Amino acid sequence: MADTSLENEVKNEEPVASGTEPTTPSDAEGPEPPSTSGRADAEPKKKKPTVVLIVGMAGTGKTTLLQRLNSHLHTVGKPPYVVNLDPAVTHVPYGPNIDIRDTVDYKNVMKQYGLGPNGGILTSCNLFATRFDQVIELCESKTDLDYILVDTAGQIEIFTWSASGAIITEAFASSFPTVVVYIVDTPRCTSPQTFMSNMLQAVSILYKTKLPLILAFNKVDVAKHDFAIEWMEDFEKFQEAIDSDSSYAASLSRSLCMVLDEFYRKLQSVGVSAYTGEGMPEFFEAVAGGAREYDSTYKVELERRKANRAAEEEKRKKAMMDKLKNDVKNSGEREVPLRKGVPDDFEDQFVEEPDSDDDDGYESG
Ligand SMILES: Nc1nc2c(ncn2[C@@H]2O[C@H](COP(=O)(O)OP(=O)(O)OP(=O)(O)O)[C@@H](O)[C@H]2O)c(=O)[nH]1
Repeated sequence: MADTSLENEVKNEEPVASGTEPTTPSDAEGPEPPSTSGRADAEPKKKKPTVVLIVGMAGTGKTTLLQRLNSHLHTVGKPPYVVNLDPAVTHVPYGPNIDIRDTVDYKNVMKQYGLGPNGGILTSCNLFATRFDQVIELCESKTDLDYILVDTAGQIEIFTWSASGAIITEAFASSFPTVVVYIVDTPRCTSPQTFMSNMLQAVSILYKTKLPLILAFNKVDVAKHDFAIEWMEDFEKFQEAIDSDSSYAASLSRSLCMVLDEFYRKLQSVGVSAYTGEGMPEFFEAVAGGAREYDSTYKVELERRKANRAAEEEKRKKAMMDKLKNDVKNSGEREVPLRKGVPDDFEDQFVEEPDSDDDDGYESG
């Protein structure tokens, strides 16, 4: 059996990188507002870190970018909590605090269940998801944390379209402000059709998770992402780029670019380089924007669902009681008034009237 007990939590002790300290959006936002409870001894409300879920197609640079984000956050004095959810990764260049590989050995899982590599990764993620309540507890026990960075499996569909991916995403999103970052390999995206495939993948993730989504165009040290921004802002420019292609796929992409106009408006996009560190302040600005969007959308819906559940529970209890009362009535029995063991006036019989000159109300001796 795969050992799914969650015991290994490591301290993410990346050395602080040298260099100038860039400001982050949370710095710009200023200090936390003072407590409004009015009680001097009231416990300050615990700050909730933002979960940054990194997803993207194989080889887009998820792991390298996470390493860069980790190093940047150490530099600005906000060391994050890091979770690796890729069971098949051979080398993790950052020190994850929680690593799926400490809990499940994906090669053993493959052998044990007679699976291929993808089946092994999927089953490992499923086994790990059964322990995810403990991961959330660990994350919640951390104080003074601004970010939880989460790296996911190389095969994007294993995370975004599996039961375990949904469980893990929802577990994070019901406990913390959560933002999905979809990594795009910019140099591989300069062809309009590859760009469109990426956008379709991203749109499906946005509508499945219902969480704020940031498009991070990685590897801008090799190719700038200006062309992508232009295509997203002006669908005619995209159509011009694909004009010379008369294939069926190109004509599909032409039609889709108009439909996706609405989707693009819901997104924030940033250009980053995991190699050079370009775009880090903009990336965290987008994350802060995503966290605000989470508060005004996902969280509101979450609270509405909780309130609905409470109202439904009340309704269920009332229906049960009504049914019971009805049964009592139908069987000819009468409802009985509640009687206490001791009558209300029982004590009063033994209370003496205080003496008129004994004004403290106590008897002496
Ligand atoms: N030039 C350049 N190369 C990068 C950048 N980020 C990542 N790479 C390279 O892209 C390749 C893939 O990077 P990874 O970080 O392993 O990508 P990944 O998405 O985690 O890969 P899987 O988990 O296997 O899907 C590696 O060769 C990296 O060195 C970048 O910003 N610029």
